[in-house]
Amino acid sequence: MRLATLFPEVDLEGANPVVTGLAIDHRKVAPGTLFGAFVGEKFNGEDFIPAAVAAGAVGVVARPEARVEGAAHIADANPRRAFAIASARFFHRFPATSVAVTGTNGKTSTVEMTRQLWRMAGFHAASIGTLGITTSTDRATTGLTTPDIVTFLSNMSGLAAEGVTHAAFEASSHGLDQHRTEGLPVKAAAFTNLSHDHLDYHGTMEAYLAAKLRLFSEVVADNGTAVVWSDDGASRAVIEAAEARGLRLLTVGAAGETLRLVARAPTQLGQSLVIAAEGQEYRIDLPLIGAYQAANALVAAGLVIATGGRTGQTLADLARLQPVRGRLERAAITRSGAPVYVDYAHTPDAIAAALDALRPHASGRLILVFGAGGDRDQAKRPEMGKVAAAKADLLFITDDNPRGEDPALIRAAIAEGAPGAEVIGDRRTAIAAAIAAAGTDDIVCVAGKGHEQGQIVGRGDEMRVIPFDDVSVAREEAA
Ligand SMILES: CC(=O)N[C@H]1[C@@H](OP(=O)(O)OP(=O)(O)OC[C@H]2O[C@@H](n3ccc(=O)[nH]c3=O)[C@H](O)[C@@H]2O)O[C@H](CO)[C@@H](O)[C@@H]1O[C@H](C)C(=O)N[C@@H](C)C(=O)N[C@H](CCC(=O)O)C(=O)O
Ligand SMILES: Nc1ncnc2c1ncn2[C@@H]1O[C@H](COP(=O)(O)OP(=O)(O)OP(=O)(O)O)[C@@H](O)[C@H]1O
Ligand SMILES: N[C@H](CCC[C@H](N)C(=O)O)C(=O)O
Ligand SMILES: [Mg+2]
Repeated sequence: MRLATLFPEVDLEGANPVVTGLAIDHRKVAPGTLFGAFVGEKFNGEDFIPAAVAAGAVGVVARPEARVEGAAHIADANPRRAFAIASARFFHRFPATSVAVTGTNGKTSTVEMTRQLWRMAGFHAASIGTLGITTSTDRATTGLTTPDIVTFLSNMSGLAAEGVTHAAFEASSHGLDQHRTEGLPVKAAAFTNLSHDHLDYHGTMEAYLAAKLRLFSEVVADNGTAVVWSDDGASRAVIEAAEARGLRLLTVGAAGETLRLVARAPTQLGQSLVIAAEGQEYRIDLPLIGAYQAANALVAAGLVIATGGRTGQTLADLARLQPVRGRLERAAITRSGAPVYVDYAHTPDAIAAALDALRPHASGRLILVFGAGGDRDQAKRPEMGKVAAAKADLLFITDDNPRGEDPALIRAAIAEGAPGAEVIGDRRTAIAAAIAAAGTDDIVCVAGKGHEQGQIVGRGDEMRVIPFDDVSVAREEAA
């Protein structure tokens, strides 16, 4: 493809080389590559422009003040956005129906449920997010929730080539802030909730919300739809952004108008829901426990309806949802008969949601094993301790991806909010202790890692991933 095809509105001053590939990392540049040079958190990509050109870059998308010699300089004050648009032109073929989900918690669950519901409706569907790229036959991991723009769009284009017509993806706040998931037409965008996380990156809750609102004010297509969980403190701001943009609006939740959650009652293995929609009441047996899973299921149903699904059929299909990997996954039963659940709660709000989900199922105590990630938001740690202490009966604080930080300091920060907790650094030992403590009527919840397959220790060149899977460890220790 010619450079001018990627930038039809830019005067390239006669230069119109063939572009054979795209890269945002100079180490991935080959002859014919278009290089995106961005100012990042750790590096200034502009410093690598000479190396990229030496490796064969034919064009560089960078700020006007960057110096580019030996290749065309596509100057833009917002080079990440310009590069995203050009990348979408390069890959150009995408699933006809793509939707995005943002929110502090529930993105992975919602995209996965959306994929399942589309599949039940007979479509060739996929999801992209923390669990990787999932289709009905395959799963591949990408490392980040929202991969970089080149990986993201090339994967989307690859899915389209395989015949995928419907794709749901997670738009993390980092990804939105860095324009990592855009360019392709997004028919509908969903919001799940906003609570404390990632303040290390965004600084304030306002800036964090602003990053999420970009999905509605800029990323979703002009005639697109917003699907908004109605019962969150930030729902109003999202609805206002959607209205300001002139999007079609579907609201779901107890205060929702499109799918109104009228009643919810736990059953032994799930919950029964009453939903009011289009003037009718629907009763659904959702085979998943917890208010939070009902919320995600309704947002997913909203996305399916937003993209043409029939309301009655979509709601009926909720009864056939399969559990999402690592989200309140029942991993084992201890010798004394207590169930052990693995959940991905790694924010204060998620810990509350997971414990609230399990409480009605425990006639005895709720026992929680949890930690907090290193090189991530530090302010959330005591808050996680506090909510855990308020909602669980017995706490074990342990390690969860210490990365480049001293794990003892992370544990101590959590313990500030939970002075009564037992602190056991080694995660296996902590899980074993929780299991040993559990009586017949108790429930053990191992939170924070969900589907993850390793403990991330160290940073930079020292970084190692030590294999660790909460589900298998829980099974081994319960046996
Ligand atoms: C804070 C953050 O989001 N960082 C991500 C981001 O970094 P950045 O743009 O600030 O990049 P940088 O490392 O400063 O480098 C600047 C530029 O120079 C380039 N570069 C850099 C070094 C080099 O030798 N050559 C080179 O060309 C880089 O490719 C980049 O374009 O872009 C990089 C390239 O795509 C990512 O690897 C990196 O993810 C880091 C590893 C990370 O840990 N990100 C986490 C926080 C993250 O994004 N998490 C969210 C999940 C949130 C959630 O769901 O709750 C996610 O979407 O996964
Ligand atoms: N709607 C929700 N409301 C509150 N908590 C939730 C909700 N959905 C999920 N959670 C909690 O958050 C955890 C993570 O859920 P999920 O993986 O779906 O979220 P995510 O937004 O994709 O997270 P990440 O930002 O890490 O990608 C769950 O295990 C649960 O504890
Ligand atoms: N997407 C989240 C995942 C956190 C998972 C938890 N196990 C941790 O390492 O903190 C993040 O990158 O902040
Ligand atoms: Mg996720």
